[in-house]
Amino acid sequence: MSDVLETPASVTARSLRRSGRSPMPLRVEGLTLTLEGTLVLNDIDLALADDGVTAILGPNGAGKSLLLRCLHGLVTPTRGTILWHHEGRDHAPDLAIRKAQALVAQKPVLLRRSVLANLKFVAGLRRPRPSTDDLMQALREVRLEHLARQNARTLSGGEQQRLALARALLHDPRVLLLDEPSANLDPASTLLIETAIRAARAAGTKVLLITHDMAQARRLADDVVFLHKGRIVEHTSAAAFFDRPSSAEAEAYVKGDILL
Ligand SMILES: Nc1ncnc2c1ncn2[C@@H]1O[C@H](COP(=O)(O)OP(=O)(O)OP(=O)(O)O)[C@@H](O)[C@H]1O
Repeated sequence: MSDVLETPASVTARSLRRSGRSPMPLRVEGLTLTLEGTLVLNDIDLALADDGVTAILGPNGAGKSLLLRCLHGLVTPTRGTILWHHEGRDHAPDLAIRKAQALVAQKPVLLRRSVLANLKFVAGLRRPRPSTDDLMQALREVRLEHLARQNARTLSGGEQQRLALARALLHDPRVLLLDEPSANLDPASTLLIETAIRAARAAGTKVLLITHDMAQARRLADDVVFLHKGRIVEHTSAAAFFDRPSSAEAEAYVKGDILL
């Protein structure tokens, strides 16, 4: 089983955390998922600190997205336990957990309304309710303010991803789960997303980040979970993972070799 990692970034984030937000560390034991007779997640044990950025890495089909969706409660495992510690007790990924978290999917689903209306919908659920000025500021941070009146479904792929991130951040989530948030983005937009991730982390938000961009993982991650064929092969600090991976699979992946 992996250990909860304590990193300098996690200490900084903790010291910066807004008061009144309860920490949300994670413990997973024996998580197994079988879909249509195929074992896609295989006996996963994992413990994560309640802050910092955890990168979830691994080749196509390794099980990264399904793991993220299980952790957020969108997919029910066949076996095993997932426990988020929240407000003094352990929770399976229930409604309380989903409300305290935000997941940005690989292909975000946006409302068939204007860009601004997509944010207003989320703002209506928040107390205190953010003002239209706050929402325009949120759009400015992902450089979408000039598209505020456009139908969100007509945005480009990269613009949709930026809007989805702005919408997720509006929830002020305790944990932000990101499934390839910059997969369609140009370099400038990738930088914007990374700046937003750093700001969220500095404010005490725990970030789980799936990415295939090794340079991005090096830039952002405090620790790395490396998955292969539905198993966690390594969970270690990002520095250790990139400098001296302990498994042949991780070494090959970092070098860019195809893993079968
Ligand atoms: N409903 C399903 N039935 C059977 N197998 C499935 C189902 N959904 C996903 N899988 C399989 O589960 C495995 C893990 O899928 P997952 O989407 O988690 O991979 P991933 O690591 O996120 O990959 P990628 O990097 O390509 O996004 C894949 O081999 C996929 O084909």
